[in-house]
Amino acid sequence: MTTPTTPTTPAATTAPAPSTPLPAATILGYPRIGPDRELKRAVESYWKGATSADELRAAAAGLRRATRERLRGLGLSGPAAVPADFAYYDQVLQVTSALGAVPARFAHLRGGAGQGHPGLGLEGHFTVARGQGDLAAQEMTKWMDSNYHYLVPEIDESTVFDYAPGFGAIDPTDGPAAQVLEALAAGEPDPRPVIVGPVTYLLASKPADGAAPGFRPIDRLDDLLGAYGHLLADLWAAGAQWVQIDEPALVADTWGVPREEVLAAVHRAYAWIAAIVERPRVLVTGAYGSLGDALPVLGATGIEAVGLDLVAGALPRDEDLAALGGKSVVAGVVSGRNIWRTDLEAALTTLERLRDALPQGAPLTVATSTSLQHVPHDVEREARLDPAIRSWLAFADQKVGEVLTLARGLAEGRDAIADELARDASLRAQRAAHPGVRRAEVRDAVSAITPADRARPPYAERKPLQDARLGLPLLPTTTIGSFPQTPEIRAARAAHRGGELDAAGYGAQMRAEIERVVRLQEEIGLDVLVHGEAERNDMVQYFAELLDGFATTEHGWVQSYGSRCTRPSILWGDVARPAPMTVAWSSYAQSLTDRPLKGMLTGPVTIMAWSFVRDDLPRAEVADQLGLALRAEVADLEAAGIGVIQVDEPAIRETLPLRRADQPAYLEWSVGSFRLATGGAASATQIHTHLCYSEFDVVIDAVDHLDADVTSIEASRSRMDILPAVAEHGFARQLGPGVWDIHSPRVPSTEECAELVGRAVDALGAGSVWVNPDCGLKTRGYAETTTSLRNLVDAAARVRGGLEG
Ligand code: MET
Ligand SMILES: [Zn+2]
Repeated sequence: MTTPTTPTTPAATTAPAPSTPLPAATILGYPRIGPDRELKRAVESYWKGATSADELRAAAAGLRRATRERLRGLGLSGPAAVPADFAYYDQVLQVTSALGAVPARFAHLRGGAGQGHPGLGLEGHFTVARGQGDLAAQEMTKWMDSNYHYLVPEIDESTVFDYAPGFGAIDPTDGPAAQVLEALAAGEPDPRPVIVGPVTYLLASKPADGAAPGFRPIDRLDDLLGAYGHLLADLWAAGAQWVQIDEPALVADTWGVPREEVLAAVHRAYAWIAAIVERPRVLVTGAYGSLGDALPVLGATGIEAVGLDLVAGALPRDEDLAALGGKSVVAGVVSGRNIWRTDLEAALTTLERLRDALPQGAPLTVATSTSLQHVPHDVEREARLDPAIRSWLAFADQKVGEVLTLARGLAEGRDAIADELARDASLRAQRAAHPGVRRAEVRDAVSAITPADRARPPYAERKPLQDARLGLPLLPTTTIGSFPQTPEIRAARAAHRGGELDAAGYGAQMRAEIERVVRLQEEIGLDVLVHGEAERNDMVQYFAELLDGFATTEHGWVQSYGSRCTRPSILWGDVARPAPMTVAWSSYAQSLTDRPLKGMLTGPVTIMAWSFVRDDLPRAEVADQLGLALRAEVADLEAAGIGVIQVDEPAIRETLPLRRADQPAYLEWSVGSFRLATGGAASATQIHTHLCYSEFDVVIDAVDHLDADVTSIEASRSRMDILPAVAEHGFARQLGPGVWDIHSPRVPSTEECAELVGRAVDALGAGSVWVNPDCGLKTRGYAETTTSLRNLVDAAARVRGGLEG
């Protein structure tokens, strides 16, 4: 382990010269992707080689200009009101790239931006994000409990943290300091750069492959601070009066570093940063929850402002607020996570309570709880949305308006915003009274749920019945559900949606596709077949479109990772299933084959995690409504003769609360809703579930409690590392650890698959193991799919032969 060295930037004890205060209203960040996904198009066209780096830079500069103008136009004014938070790909990669902090396999990319510059340059930046040949991309993982994925830094004892002042780091034109210069040159009086903070950066990192056992990224804090010091000095030199340093990691206690050490790191980092002479004033934000005991630690340092998430987090204790002294407080009362109008009355009350608890005259800024990167741009564009529903919503631009309204109300009193308060109250009342929001039959059905509805007979009773019915071999083979989505399928769906292809024509085309997929699986020799999910645009939206209580948008895109965007559905009302959703496709597929055909559903927790969920009903209750709708679908599938049904829950882990204390209650209702969906299935019906990650040890108990007969998980990249832990836990039912990494176009050989199957058999016993890919195949092509599945089936046969012979 390295001994931390003392940070190298000259530090002094004087705070920066007095400068401008924070404005009365701001936002912590704005969507970067563009109202029409302009950034996605520009970046992807550059990747394809269709446009040059200069064209990409020009497109990015255009987006930044449009954002600044939009935010000013909406009324954000005063110094430091407009954030400069652009990133081509990801805000964490932004830091990695600026500091050249790449793992050894990418070391050659350092200096790619020009002579003497440690940063990566544009090309290197994307290489780290996307990989190149045998050089694997940095791993992605969910940012806090959101649906946004960041690129996980890989840190070891020798990771370089370097920052050359005078450059914008990624590239002379795009780094944080360059964004400041650009904004100033464009007439923006006081741009506020936004960067991920050093403590969060390290907590969100993982040890690089070559790190010594026991090495922890947080142990490199002092070295990292040195580089941040240079970065802050550069921002100052560029003319930034304020910098926003995001430290969301402080709201979670699940990082595997003891909390005392996290707090010590916070103190060390911000006492040190505060002591830098030439730096902008520092706003440290703690979004996605409460800062809790980190707040007094920040309060005791010389930083100038703290940002509180008062939507996901609670108001801090009075004594912690009093102890902030004269620091500015940025109060996040408008949610950056959901798309509902803010309850202005409630938010104003929170703001007033906060003001009362702060020292007299302490500056208070009204803000969003997080960056608005999690919400779409502008609800006004949703012309096809039911106007009633639209009136309840606020996307990013509307949220800017809410922040401004609240700031005015706080400064001038309630009367000054009486009209807005009245309008909000009236919309709120209309929403509550809307017939779809509260449906008596749905509420009654949820109240009538009994514990017995969530329980199937014991597995020991179910297993022989399923074995007898299905007659599967040892090590049965299957897939996770989707087959490649070909251009023809997408074109048919688009034509159907656009009205050029009628329902009959569309149905015929989908059935032809299903038949092709079934025949292919038979020919390859898989044991449990699927229909291939050709008709599904998306595993959540498909159900959202067929269930009551959901709305979908036309332009509601949000960045998921890099250039990838999703368009979450809006779950606004009580959920009901007007008609079967999957039965026709599944039973058609089953009619084509004698082999068992697996019906495919998406589970309640995943539907919620990948939608914008109503804020007027506890999530547990929403989950049960979904559970009941899916339960009816399960019953209809069974009635249609489907004997194997998979209910996917890949998101059960990503919405796990950030604080340990909140996790048991979440797991209770999330698992409960899955069991409600599946609890009515006959003993002879085999219930599968699927989770997309291998490190499911944190939720292994919960997964066990799902009580599925078969669980498939991702395991190929980790080479089945998880299995000993699974075996030790005593996971009692069948498991399908993936043997093919479907995230890459690489075809696994029979030997490779067989070795992984062998490991699984060693760990779990042959009777418990299924052989399947890591996840669905919709993003793969047919060539690699066919070969890989053949190899997978051969591997199962080989291991089976070895066991039987
Ligand atoms: C993200 S998990 C995907 C599961 C789905 N059944 C599929 O195969 O695509
Ligand atoms: Zn998956």
